[in-house]
Amino acid sequence: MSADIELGRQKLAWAREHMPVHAALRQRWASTWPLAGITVGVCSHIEAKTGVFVETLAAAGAEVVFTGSEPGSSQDDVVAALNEQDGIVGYARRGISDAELDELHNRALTHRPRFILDDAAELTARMVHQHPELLEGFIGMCEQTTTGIQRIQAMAREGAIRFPAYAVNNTPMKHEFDNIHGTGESSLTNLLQTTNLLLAGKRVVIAGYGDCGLGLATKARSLGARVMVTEIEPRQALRAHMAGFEVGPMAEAAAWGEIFITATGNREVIRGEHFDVMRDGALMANAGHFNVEIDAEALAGRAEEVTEARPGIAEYRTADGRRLHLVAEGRLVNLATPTAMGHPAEVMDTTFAMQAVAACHLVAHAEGLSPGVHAVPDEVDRDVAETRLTTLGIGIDELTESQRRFLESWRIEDIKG
Ligand SMILES: NC(=O)c1ccc[n+]([C@@H]2O[C@H](COP(=O)([O-])OP(=O)(O)OC[C@H]3O[C@@H](n4cnc5c(N)ncnc54)[C@H](O)[C@@H]3O)[C@@H](O)[C@H]2O)c1
Repeated sequence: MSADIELGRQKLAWAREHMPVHAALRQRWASTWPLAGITVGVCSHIEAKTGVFVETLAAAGAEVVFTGSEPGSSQDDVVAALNEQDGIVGYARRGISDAELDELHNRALTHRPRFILDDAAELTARMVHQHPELLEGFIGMCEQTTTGIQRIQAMAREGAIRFPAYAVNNTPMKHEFDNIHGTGESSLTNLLQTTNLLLAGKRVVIAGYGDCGLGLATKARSLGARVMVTEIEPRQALRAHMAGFEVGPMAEAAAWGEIFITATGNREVIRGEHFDVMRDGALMANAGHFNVEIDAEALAGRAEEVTEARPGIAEYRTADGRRLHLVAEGRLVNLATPTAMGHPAEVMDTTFAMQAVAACHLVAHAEGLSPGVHAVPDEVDRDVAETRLTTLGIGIDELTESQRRFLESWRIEDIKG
């Protein structure tokens, strides 16, 4: 069945209406075209908010080629509605195999992007590893995820990258809103929608207390769940403890929990030994980037029968008669469940704005930047924060001259005088 372009257009229109920072950027760039003449590759979950981001890059003068970052998270109607627009071409489909996704990435790279806006460094890693001929004339990249920055840093350690990269994920305007609020709210929303179950009173285990885990744990508690956190990092574990959560190893949490959500960016966080002690009916979902946090192979190895309990939920029946449930094959719960819609539009408005403004900044300053991973300059972060406040109609105070001098002083007479 062909994709419903009209539905794709409708989804884009709704997202556009709720992404005012992008509207402001399109207005700002209407006459300046900071990406004019540059082919920009976008790798992300191709749904309506990403569509508005892609449109905004095109409005900044770029020729945009997009592709999906994950086999289950793109929406065919939005892809079709984007592909009918000037200056935009893309390759993404929902529900494809990993091999088909590889093929779509390769097709996107045939357009020879000179700049990449990436998710988990998928397109950049493929280009560097499999198509090094494309590095000639390549300007740089921006990365929006924790996992992707780890990958780019690993590449840099091996001397594999010869271009500058901006770690957009690490900016306050990205991770303090997207990872905490976006992942926190949308993962729980999609989990509850997929299961049609109640969170209040449930025992919920959150694996990993980074930004995503903090958002998940805090929001699950606010809905009445009893939350236990697992960690491998002592300071993060202490933070979770001081925030009032139970903290313990997964071996303990596995027997305690009813719902498990992983958000570690690591692999096999819930594995064979943990499945063995889980209670009947336990439900597992993943909010981390890759579908390796819950060891689905080991789970399948313990199952006498695997059935679909509900759309998006697989039920594994173990030899001792327990039913263990895995949501969306362990892929991103906020993007890969049957009705998933990803982060709320307001969150992606600032996340993608950070990507877009950082891209323009990097393009303008590429010659002065050495190869490797760079922090996004603070002025870029402030710019997006100020634009967002303006769209919200919120004003803030400005430093007076005397306050500015006070903050910049260090001599006792200057401070007290
Ligand atoms: N679902 C989404 O939409 C979304 C959004 C943003 C980020 N992410 C992904 O979520 C993952 C986490 O992102 P983050 O920003 O919270 O990262 P983070 O680095 O801030 O936090 C990860 C935490 O997991 C802990 N950890 C690592 N291995 C562990 C293990 N075996 N057991 C328990 N804890 C472990 C780390 O110590 C760390 O505190 C990444 O893969 C990231 O790309 C997903």
